[in-house]
Amino acid sequence: MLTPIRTLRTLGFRQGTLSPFRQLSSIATPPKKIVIPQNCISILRPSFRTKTQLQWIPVKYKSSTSQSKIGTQHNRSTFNPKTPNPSLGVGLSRLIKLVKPESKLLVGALICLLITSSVTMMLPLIIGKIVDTASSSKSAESEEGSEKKAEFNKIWGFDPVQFYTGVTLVFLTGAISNFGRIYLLRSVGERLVARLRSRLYSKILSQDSYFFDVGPTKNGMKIGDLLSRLASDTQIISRTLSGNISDGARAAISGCVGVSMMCYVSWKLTLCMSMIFPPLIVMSLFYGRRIKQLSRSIQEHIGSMSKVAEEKLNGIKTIQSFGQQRLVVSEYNNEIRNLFRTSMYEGKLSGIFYGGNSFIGNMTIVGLLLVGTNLISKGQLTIGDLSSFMLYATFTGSSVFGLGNFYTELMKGIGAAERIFELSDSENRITTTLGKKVDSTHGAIKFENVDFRYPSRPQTQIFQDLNLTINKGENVCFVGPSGSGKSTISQLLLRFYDPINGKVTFNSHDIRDLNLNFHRSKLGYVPQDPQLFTGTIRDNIVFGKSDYTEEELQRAIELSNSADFINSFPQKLDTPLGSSAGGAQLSGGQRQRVALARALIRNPDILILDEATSALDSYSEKVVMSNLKILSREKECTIISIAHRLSTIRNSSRIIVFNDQGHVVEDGSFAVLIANPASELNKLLKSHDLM
Ligand SMILES: Nc1ncnc2c1ncn2[C@@H]1O[C@H](COP(=O)(O)OP(=O)(O)OP(=O)(O)O)[C@@H](O)[C@H]1O
Repeated sequence: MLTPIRTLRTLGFRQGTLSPFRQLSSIATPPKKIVIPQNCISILRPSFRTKTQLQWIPVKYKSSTSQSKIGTQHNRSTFNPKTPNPSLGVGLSRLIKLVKPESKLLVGALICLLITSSVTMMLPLIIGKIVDTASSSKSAESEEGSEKKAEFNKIWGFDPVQFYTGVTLVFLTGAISNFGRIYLLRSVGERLVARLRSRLYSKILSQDSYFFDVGPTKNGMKIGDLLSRLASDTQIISRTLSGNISDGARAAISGCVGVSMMCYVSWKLTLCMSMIFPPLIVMSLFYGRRIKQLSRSIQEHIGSMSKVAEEKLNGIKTIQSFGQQRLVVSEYNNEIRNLFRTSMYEGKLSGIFYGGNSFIGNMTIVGLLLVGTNLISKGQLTIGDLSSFMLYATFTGSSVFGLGNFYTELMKGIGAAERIFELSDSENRITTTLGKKVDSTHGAIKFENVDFRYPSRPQTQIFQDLNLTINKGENVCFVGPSGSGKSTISQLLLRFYDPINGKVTFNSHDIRDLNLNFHRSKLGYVPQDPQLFTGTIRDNIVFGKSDYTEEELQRAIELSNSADFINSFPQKLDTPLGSSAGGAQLSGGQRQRVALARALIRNPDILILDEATSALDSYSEKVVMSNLKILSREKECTIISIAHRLSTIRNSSRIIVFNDQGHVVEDGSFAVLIANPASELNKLLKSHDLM
């Protein structure tokens, strides 16, 4: 659903169903801006200074003053790339804010965790008491009578039956709390990931063309990368904020209780054990920092891999027709290799960290046993105390390792969150929901002194000082050589881009002041290569018009001359279609007619047809064109076509001819221009062999 994103926007697809990206945008901290020198166009690219560290650096181009102006204009206001290593505190606080709506569930889970941990931490003490009671009652058996023996059998002042019943009840409470902890944490994680994905998707759909063309990465944001952020980064964040926070809290609780209990049992042994903490903390800090960078790098590689896969799978038939499967697989393999190398590096680092940890842990246990047995021989410690201490030491040791693990997982989460924040922080240059909802835009359309260059190619001038008026109800056709800027006219009319200078007005309203969703809902746009979505023919035609009537549907089908081919299918309007990328299961001409019906059902004030009938046979095209003429007369619908074929051009009442510099070189009625052998229209048709 990301590929045909423009189709969605053109059809005024309301994002109302998707809640606005309130939370993520609300937590956006003021982005750090990059100072762009006058002669430098701020196309930003990631650079690998170290193997894993990403850096945004401005790329300098030799450019004229005006170019540098364009560069800064396009990029500065649209993207404010974050530095990849914002301070840990900022990253952490933003990450934690994500889980705020789930704070009640999280608190519930932490209470359950507290109970579970307390129960677990009682175990060593209970074991110690049982061991000491067993050994003291054995010695009492040989020395004292049966009354004394019963007294010795008491554990913590309780009869064995009372004691073991109490222990069972405590363990049962622990088990129930454990269930609560797991269930509540899962709930936190799933809610978080669902909310993040929905908001992120909504944010992506609201992005403008600048986002997809130029940033936040060098080549613009690619769909595969976005998909990986949606699927994988959100999952990592969810895991960090649910399971990992719980593990961290458990480790902290166990660690604190463990150390206190160890001090209570034997402060001398505790002192011995505390010597391992400083090296462990230093190792964890170093490892955590590296893991954060590596995690981000791994996510970047997964993004690139998804990007390559998505792009190539979209063009699978082209690849197969050129027999280039091996080349494409090797390109994908390169991405796999990059990911593999980084993951293996992470594996090596993890191996060293955990191997080192377990070595230190095992040596500590042996050391503690040596010191402990020494203390027993001096009568300063009982066997039960040593058993308890060793169990507490094991718990505490694993808690310290657990804290290290918590830290590294947290770093991974921050790494993934940075990629999500990169999206949430990108400011839209063109917003679709702000601005006036003006009903009276159906009037003359004017391009006033319009200068335009695409943001991804700011060196290439498309229009310079373009002035043009299209009157209400006119049927205008733009013609010109390929690349002269005809389709760019439609991009500006739909406000996918803003002119660099000058303005586009609809009935004297500057397009920049209009609510774009509302404005676009009054336009019908059929692009050169229309996108269809998975669903039935009916779903595709009524897309964006949920309140359609059967009469409107039939009229749209009739106007687009689609009735014959739709009725020839056994399931008629309910015939299932694939997405355009995966194979629409329709011919090119049928696809264009479905797209035309989709535009017409909205009863538009202005219809923009960008070579919308290029795949139709001449008979179908004639029928469609004469239907559109009727529509234009009846409703004063303004029709703006972009065409190469004479059959399409001759159906328009006014022809505007562009040269390859994007200048209007001729403007007049078809009859007058075609009658003049020296006209630019005739020259163009002759030179392109279109007559
Ligand atoms: N998104 C874009 N980013 C950068 N350059 C673009 C973009 N879209 C189009 N261009 C460039 O802008 C110029 C005008 O393109 P446009 O699509 O308006 O031409 P056109 O007259 O409609 O061509 P055709 O008749 O072949 O469809 C071309 O040089 C093209 O390469």
